[in-house]
Amino acid sequence: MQLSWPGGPLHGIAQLPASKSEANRALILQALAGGGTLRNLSDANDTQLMRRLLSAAPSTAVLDAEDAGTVMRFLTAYLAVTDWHGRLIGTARMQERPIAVLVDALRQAGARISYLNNEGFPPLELAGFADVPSRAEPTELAVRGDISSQYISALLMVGPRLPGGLRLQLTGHIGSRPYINMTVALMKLFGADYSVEGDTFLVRSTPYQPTDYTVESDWSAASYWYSLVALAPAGSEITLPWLRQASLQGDQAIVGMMAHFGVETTFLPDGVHLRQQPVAAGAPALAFDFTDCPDLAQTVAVVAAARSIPVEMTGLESLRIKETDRIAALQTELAKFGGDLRDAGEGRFQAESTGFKVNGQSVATYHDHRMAMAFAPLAVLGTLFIESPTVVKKSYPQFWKELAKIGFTVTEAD
Ligand SMILES: O=C(O)C1=C[C@@H](OP(=O)(O)O)[C@@H](O)[C@H](O)C1
Ligand SMILES: C=C(OP(=O)(O)O)C(=O)O
Repeated sequence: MQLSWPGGPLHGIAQLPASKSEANRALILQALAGGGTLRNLSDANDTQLMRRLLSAAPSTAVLDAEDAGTVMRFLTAYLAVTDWHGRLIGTARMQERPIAVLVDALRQAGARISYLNNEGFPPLELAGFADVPSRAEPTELAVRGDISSQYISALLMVGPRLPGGLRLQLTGHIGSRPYINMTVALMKLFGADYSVEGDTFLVRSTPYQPTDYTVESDWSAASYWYSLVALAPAGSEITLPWLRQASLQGDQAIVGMMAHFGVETTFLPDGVHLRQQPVAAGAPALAFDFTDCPDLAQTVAVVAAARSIPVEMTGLESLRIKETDRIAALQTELAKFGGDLRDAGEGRFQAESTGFKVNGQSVATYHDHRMAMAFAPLAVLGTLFIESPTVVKKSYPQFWKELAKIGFTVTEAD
């Protein structure tokens, strides 16, 4: 796909998808509660896939979670506690994304799960739940928090279905914590009874209640519009309708990060307004930790390189096991423009550039929606090609259409 910008400042309105993280939790909670209405589910593949698989599960022996981490992890726990028998499969990349921490914990709770190919990775065979005598004491589990928070969210959501509830102790360094907070906030809305002490959650066996919920607009998707405003000519501004300040999503952290690149955020009653402001000269060196918001790392790395504002980036460990190895993908693609994500050792990376130029390069996307959307904003600086552009359907199927609406020339040819 070819992208180009006719020149001049950006002005316009961009529609965002609804959050896939919220939607996929709400869909699991709705299924466990046995009712309630969910509004503003997006047409993104991750959301629609979760919806389809949940309704197909009772009569289907093979479910394909494709490339959706939340679907694979949340469904593993859901299908285990609902005594489902069958195979849960995924794409080639999903077969490289680890799941042992979750499977070990579920086995300990009584689930019968085995690996069909490689130990510790999908695809999985589920064979119901062992007969655990009903008891008053909660199931006690301890899981490490440094690989993926999705295992923790998956376990917490099924907690009320475990005999006696669940006492879940998180161990080690905890990544993506705002996603865990989102999980328990939504569980509470659906009637769960839980308490937290330090890093230990006690989820009681109180059943969920059918609940109506309207999914918020997606802050991770908003980050690409922040990039555009950061990179576009002075005076650029974009409105993002329905995006909310009071959000369950940790990726709202983009507001603070992008302020350093001159993007000023104004919260309106029914959306957010972004405007580019000059960055003060001689500002201190930037350092951001992405432990809590890993999905923003690609957005920020590309903007930092393109603006030649070096940023030290930490908390990137989980990037290697997402839709692709995002560190390697960023390094390869940024190099095409004169940018880099330099490994500075001890978990520190430096996003930087020398003579960054956009002049007709073609960006490979590695089956990763965020590679496509993080690089697309570079088109305000020059003509750009994005390979396999349909990859955005995972979280933001309308992304290219929204870019065209705001004035980009978007030529469909791959
Ligand atoms: O729970 C969620 O909805 C998510 C958690 C994060 O994953 P990790 O917990 O694996 O970092 C994030 O990267 C992913 O896009 C969505
Ligand atoms: C990591 C992501 O998704 P998931 O883990 O749900 O596949 C993402 O959307 O950036």
